[in-house]
Amino acid sequence: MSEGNSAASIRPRRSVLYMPGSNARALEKARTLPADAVILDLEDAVAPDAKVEARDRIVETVKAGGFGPREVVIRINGLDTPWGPDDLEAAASATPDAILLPKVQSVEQLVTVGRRLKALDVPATTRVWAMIETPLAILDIKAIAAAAQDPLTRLSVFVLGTNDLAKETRAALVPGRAPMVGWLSLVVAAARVYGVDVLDGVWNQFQDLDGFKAECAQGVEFGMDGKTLIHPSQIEPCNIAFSPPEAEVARARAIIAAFALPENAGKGVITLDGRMVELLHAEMAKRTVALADAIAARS
Ligand SMILES: CC(C)(COP(=O)(O)OP(=O)(O)OC[C@H]1O[C@@H](n2cnc3c(N)ncnc32)[C@H](O)[C@@H]1OP(=O)(O)O)[C@@H](O)C(=O)NCCC(=O)NCCSC(=O)C[C@H](O)C(=O)O
Ligand SMILES: [Mg+2]
Repeated sequence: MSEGNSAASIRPRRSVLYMPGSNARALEKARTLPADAVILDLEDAVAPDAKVEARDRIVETVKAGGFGPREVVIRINGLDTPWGPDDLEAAASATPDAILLPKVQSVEQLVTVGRRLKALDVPATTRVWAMIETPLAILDIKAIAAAAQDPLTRLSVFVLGTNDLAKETRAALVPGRAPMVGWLSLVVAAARVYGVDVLDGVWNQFQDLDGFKAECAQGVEFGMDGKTLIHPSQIEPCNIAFSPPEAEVARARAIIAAFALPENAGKGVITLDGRMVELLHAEMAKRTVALADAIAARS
């Protein structure tokens, strides 16, 4: 298992903001915005002519540090593009928290990157995140998720690329995402088996905050860990949506306390406020409390 899921090592990844590597003004904000993580992008947000300059700017930005508790991730171009191999080398030299690989659809791609990072002697603290955004990735998601068991791959997070999924499948991107529901929940299921975190795709209509909030709520219902974002105005509502509500945290603390009572020692099921509570609920409660504590520790 990778570190993605356990209550002991929980890391909030509620809000994860893309910033185009070609936009110096946006990159400047990476150290101050209240996002849990930032993705400095070399792929889709950067025009071909601007890729090399953006790469240099991103490496310089990451090496300069000063991001506080934010995770810093570099999204490179695919290794099958003219920029990918140099992007990987440059990103590795900056030792970000993670390198995000676009259009991952085979275990082989992850192993190739893992070998390269090993050859470059990149510390194990630099993880690999994988974009899941092609039909083939959806069909092979179990095998791809299982690659997290091989430490060579460093795989720890899936990022859904719903724009590319829409492009590749011709499914419509509509409010409620009915055409994609099966794919999204399949990715969550595979990720959970192998301890990989899952981040939802972006909401393109960034001026429609009500629509955005509805999609955040849907991501929470799917069991996702957070959502990828394209605009700073999306950060606060996203943080709220993916933080456990106060009442849920209070209930979780009550469940943990109830199981700790001497009269409940050794019991697998108890009654709390008229409701059945089993040990599995206590486990869920521990995760909720750990996430709430980790969020509180950030602020
Ligand atoms: C969508 C945008 C092009 C809108 O830009 P703009 O019109 O300039 O926005 P604003 O005028 O409202 O900006 C206000 C201030 O906020 C800063 N800003 C804007 N966006 C960001 C950002 N992402 N990170 C940091 N700061 C940002 C502006 O600089 C303004 O600052 P100031 O000058 O001080 O007022 C733009 O938001 C944007 O480019 N967003 C990111 C787009 C992106 O990265 N796309 C690629 C990732 S999504 C993807 O690839 C999905 C996936 O692969 C899939 O397949 O689905
Ligand atoms: Mg994409």
